[in-house]
Amino acid sequence: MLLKVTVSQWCSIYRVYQPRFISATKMSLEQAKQVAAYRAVDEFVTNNCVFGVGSGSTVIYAVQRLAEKVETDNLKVTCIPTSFQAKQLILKHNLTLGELDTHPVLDVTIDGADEVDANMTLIKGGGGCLLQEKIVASCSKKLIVIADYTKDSKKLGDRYKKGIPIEVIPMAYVPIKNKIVGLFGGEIKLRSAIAKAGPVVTDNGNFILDWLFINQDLDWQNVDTVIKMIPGVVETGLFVNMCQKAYFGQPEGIVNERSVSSS
Ligand SMILES: O=C(CO)[C@H](O)[C@H](O)COP(=O)(O)O
Repeated sequence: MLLKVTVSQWCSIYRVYQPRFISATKMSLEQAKQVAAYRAVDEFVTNNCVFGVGSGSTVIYAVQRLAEKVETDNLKVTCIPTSFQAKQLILKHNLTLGELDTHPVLDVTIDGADEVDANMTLIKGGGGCLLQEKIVASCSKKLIVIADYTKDSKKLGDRYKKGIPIEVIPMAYVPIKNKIVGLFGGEIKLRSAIAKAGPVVTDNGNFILDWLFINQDLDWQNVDTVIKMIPGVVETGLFVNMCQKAYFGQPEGIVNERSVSSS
């Protein structure tokens, strides 16, 4: 028997099932973040370690796991935040808060990323915390990335379509924008705030430019160096040769690992 479904019936089916599909997808994305975060914390947190706490939604799971381990295994861990959000997470979980003044060398930092390419070059700063994240990562013996499967790519720009974040001094954002486009092409947008009129202002009082690059085959180390030479640029969200290992949570709950040597 041929089942005839009219357009309006299809619309009704779509209306009923589409939200369920979206919520299942969201669920598996959150699960993917959680399994990656738990795995990394279990592997890298040790007693008496100095631990860098990254920023973003995946890091929330890492801090939850860290708090559990500190409690159950009676560990002493000093946490160095990479943002206002990270500091609040540390305090909320009653973890020991440290700072770079007293702990200038960290054993490990666990952080999220917006994209990780085949060479383990990262785009970071989707959440606007790239400056402190890069400072803390640069003081860490190891930078470990935790991410869901959507961040795993071959070339930068394959997966993350919002561009490379660049933190800049507000008075210089227009000339910086013109110089970067003149040097490397593409398009640059001043990041706008969502719950405030005007631009996003970072934890450090700066603006964020999102550079929508076109050429995916640039030498990212060179790009990073050249952009940072422009007066008024504070930091870029390109993390080149900084990350040793990445954990990508998969929708079915397993974790894929990639390290510098295996990439
Ligand atoms: O760089 C970051 C914030 O500046 C985050 O680590 C990055 O945006 C990933 O965040 P999420 O875990 O929410 O996907």
